[in-house]
Amino acid sequence: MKQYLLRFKRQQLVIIMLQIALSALQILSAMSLAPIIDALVRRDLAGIIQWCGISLGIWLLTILNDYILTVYETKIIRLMNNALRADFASTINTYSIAAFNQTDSNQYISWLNNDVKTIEENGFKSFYQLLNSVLTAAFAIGALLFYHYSLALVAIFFSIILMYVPKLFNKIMDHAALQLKNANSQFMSQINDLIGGFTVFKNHQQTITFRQRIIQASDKLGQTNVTYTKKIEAVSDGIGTLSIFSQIFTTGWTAFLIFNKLVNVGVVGTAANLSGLLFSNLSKITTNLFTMRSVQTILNIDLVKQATTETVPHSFNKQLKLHDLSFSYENKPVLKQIDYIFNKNGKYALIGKSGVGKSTLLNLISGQLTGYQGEIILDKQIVNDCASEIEYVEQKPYLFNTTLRDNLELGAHVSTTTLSQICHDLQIDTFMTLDTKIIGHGQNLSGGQRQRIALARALVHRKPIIFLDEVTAGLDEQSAQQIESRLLQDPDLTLVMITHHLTDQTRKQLTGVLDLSVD
Ligand SMILES: Nc1ncnc2c1ncn2[C@@H]1O[C@H](COP(=O)(O)OP(=O)(O)OP(=O)(O)O)[C@@H](O)[C@H]1O
Repeated sequence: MKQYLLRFKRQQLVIIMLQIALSALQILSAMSLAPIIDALVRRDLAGIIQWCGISLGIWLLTILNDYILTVYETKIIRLMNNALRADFASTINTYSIAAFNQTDSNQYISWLNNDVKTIEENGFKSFYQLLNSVLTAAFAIGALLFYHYSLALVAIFFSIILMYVPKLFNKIMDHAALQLKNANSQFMSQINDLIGGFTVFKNHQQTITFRQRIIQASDKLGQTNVTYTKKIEAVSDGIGTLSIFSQIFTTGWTAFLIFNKLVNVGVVGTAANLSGLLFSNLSKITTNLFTMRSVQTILNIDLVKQATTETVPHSFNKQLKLHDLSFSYENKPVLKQIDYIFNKNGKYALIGKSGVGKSTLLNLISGQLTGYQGEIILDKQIVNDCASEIEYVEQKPYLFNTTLRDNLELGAHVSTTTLSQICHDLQIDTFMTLDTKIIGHGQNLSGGQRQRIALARALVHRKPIIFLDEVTAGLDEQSAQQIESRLLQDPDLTLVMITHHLTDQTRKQLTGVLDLSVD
């Protein structure tokens, strides 16, 4: 967490200055009580009015300072949250597609949502509260010293006890925090699964199960929350009790000093206030230290850079060669000793009966699956995969809920003319414009339409090799033929397309056909 605070050093300095001012004002407010009581004892009405005015002025300044500080802290927390999310995104960016797919997507959502919220609440906000508590406690001791050294000594004695006792519970609290984090992430995963399958429940008249499962998931999370709260409250209430005892003792000690005429009568109220401020802030310090520890646990687990195989760009000038390539899912062999060469700018069909492993082969080459035997060779260089050279247009491509233009550009700037031409070639302009917004990730579009949008995306970004998984399957014969011809006539494109319906016209234009059904 420290690294995020330090990234905004100048801003933290401003916060510290505002915190110092706030703590000093809080202590001055407490101290302004003593002269009022002393004036009362002297029956000095003017003195009472004067000190009441000063006290009110200090309070108004305290409130103003608190307002400025809270708003400024929130602004800096926003910057730190951005940095944190950017780091999570960078961690995800280092993953290869296969490594990314190995983890449930809820885990990533949980990083960017739950974890960032927890770090904000238990980390950044706790740190600022801690800062305020430390400063207020230090000023309170200073003020007690101002009245009598023995008051400061009593305060320091109890402070040490109050700071030490909670350390005995560190392990229990760490464990509780981790359990809560896991429960949150499990809850997200369950809810996502249920929401994703809502239509299944609805279609089978099982909406009651949908509701029950949501309640079950909610209750499970609630139970962990109760356990967590029980632990944290037991510790903080224990500390609270100790703090009240310390406060009462300090007040008693002040009464003893007044009795012996060592301090003025007015100090009794102020000392009670100051010790109240001191001990309540000490308990806050320990609670905040606890919560901040849990943040480090999250950061250690999630932001530790995991060893992944990054997508490495290779050169592709001549050929993509598969040598003796075999692959099994668990113990189920799918591909056996495939040998094949795809030449640059060649056009290929990948055929074979359903389930023979066509998608699996393309997933291996494009780096979405790992763990094969044999070799993938790009221009004589053995590579793990060709992820950076390939655009794989899958059967169920992912579309973002934004405009068609944004889905095609993905943040890059491409001229409207180029985009319009590609949309025209792929007949996308027959059902939407560049500014049409896609909703429900394309649920209102047919499978074929979604695939054509993904194909357009591939053409916009011009990767040297395009893999197509039956992109034209959902189209009428004429449109399918037109789109295939457009791709087959592109001289700078290496094309591999899975197809179940290889027409004679298409076959004539191909460089080769890889039939996986043939042993
Ligand atoms: N993730 C997976 N885990 C286990 N087995 C899988 C997995 N994905 C696919 N399979 C199995 O591997 C075999 C090959 O599947 P694949 O999708 O590659 O076939 P395909 O030739 O593309 O089929 P289709 O033409 O029907 O799309 C099938 O028997 C399938 O059941």
